[in-house]
Amino acid sequence: MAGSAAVAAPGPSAPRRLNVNVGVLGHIDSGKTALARALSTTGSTAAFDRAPQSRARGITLDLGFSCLRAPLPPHLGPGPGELQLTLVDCPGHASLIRTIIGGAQIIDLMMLVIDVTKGMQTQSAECLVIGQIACQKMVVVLNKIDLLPEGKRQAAIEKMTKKMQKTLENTKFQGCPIAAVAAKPGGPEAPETVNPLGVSELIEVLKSQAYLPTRDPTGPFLMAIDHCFSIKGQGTVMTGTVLSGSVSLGDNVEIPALKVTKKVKSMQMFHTPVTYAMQGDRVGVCVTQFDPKLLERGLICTPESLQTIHAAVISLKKIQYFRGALQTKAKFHITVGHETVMGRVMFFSPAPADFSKEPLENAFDFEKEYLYQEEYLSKGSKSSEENKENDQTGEGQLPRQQWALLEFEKPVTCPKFCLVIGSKLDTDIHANTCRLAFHGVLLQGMEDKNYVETFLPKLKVYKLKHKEGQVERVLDDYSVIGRSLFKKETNIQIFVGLKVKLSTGEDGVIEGGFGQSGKFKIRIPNGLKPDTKVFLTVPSKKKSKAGKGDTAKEDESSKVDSAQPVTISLLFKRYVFDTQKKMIQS
Ligand SMILES: Nc1nc2c(ncn2[C@@H]2O[C@H](COP(=O)(O)OP(=O)(O)OP(=O)(O)O)[C@@H](O)[C@H]2O)c(=O)[nH]1
Ligand SMILES: [Mg+2]
Repeated sequence: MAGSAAVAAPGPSAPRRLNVNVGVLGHIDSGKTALARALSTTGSTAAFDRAPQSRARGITLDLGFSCLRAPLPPHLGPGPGELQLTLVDCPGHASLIRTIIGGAQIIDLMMLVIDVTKGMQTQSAECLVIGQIACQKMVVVLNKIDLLPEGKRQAAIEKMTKKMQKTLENTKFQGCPIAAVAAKPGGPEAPETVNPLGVSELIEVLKSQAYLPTRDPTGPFLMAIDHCFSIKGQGTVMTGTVLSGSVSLGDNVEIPALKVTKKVKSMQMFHTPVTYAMQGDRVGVCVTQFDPKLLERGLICTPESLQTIHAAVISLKKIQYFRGALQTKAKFHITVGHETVMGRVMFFSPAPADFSKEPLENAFDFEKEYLYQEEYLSKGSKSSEENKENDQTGEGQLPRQQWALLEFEKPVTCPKFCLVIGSKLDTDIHANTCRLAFHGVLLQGMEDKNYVETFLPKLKVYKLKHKEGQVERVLDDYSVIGRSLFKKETNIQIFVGLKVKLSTGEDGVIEGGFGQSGKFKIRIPNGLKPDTKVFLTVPSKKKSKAGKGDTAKEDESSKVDSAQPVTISLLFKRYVFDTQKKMIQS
């Protein structure tokens, strides 16, 4: 059966049938629901009356789900058959963006609905961003063309089409089809008898854009449920889209949100019993003894194939339209697969030696070391400017891959390698700004609640620490006294044995504290250079008193005495998750 790929073929004589999920996305009030309605009525009455099956209702006509059917277009395979376009009408309101992100992940083809009198609006832009992350193909629909004065209509449509083409120029949807319609001419008050404009033409565009979505029966079964209801004498039917793997009659499936497992009693596709369904199929799965009220939307899967995690390592990219900086320790709304929770982030980049390495997809190398970042490095970010200064090549290059550690406020249940989107949903929804901040792939989930102790120490992210102080005076040819490197209260003992470098070139080793004010003794194993000694040994009566008395005064006097102070620099790295806070030098 697996060979039947995208097409449900219950018997050798049955027609080929293909389902394609079409998302309807756009700004609030752009007319998405009106369009979905116009498409499904046009689709099932006027245009496709000839095919008797097209009259049959789809397995789901849930709130946001409706469908239209058409003869299978020739580019989707030989012979007669049927194409079902399942319309997934997403909400437009800004507060429902999580639902939109969830919806976008089951979509094969996205329609971006634009009010032709308004053009791109804030949520149209957000939908475009989500589409670029989650969808392969797009059609732009300019709606409400009836509101354009008839004489100038064509010119106005052309102008908006050009504008949209320009907007899409730098996106993966460059050159995508743009159709103009009026889904509900006259608006809400118009009688139901008024026919929509341009909808038949739009259906042709959708047919031409329909493609065979990725179909892979391997791996664990995962399905997004959009509707759940009971049928008397049968059981409970859950309908939805198979996101990965396959399912057969008699298989056990788990409802992870409820932690229950049920056996698949029967299945239907296109209103026809089937024994098997795979990735991309829309199917109704019937189980017994399950109260449909317990599940409205959600996931079902192969038992124990999902992980419930408290933290994760992801590989990520900043969303270019997000205006703010991405700062370590900041909180974001994080959508992991199909769930959204609050979480805190910590960004890190490759260690300098691995800076231009090929990015690793779907894997994270725990053997490698990584550099902690205060913020995600992007063009113009503060730390990337600093990088530029320290960068020997002087080019200020950005790394090819960056990662984040996410720590969730509540555990989330998700598949491996799922999509992750970070957003700032608390941003004022009236502010004209993109709330989506980053997107990425989950590489490693942490299922242990005590991951801070059990897991994080394996993550070798380090901070480079640089401390600077000054040489106060020479003790003898092989030792000097330093100051201003530590605070008075610092326990200098833990720094003993660390290597330092003087600005005059000598290498030294911290030997221990000296006096009470944070001063310390440095041994210079190869001895001070004669020049340095001359430089530092400025005859001064005050200086001989050093180590006693008022420090402030001392500082002043040494400034007066040595024209050019000799600085001491201490460089070490410290692993962020090392509980012992060891200081490491190369
Ligand atoms: N004049 C005119 N009005 C339209 C057209 N399509 C939709 N409308 C009106 O626009 C308003 C919004 O339409 P909906 O279909 O509810 O918009 P929506 O995008 O689904 O809205 P949300 O789901 O809330 O984001 C309604 O009052 C519709 O009657 C059209 O082609 N022309
Ligand atoms: Mg709507």
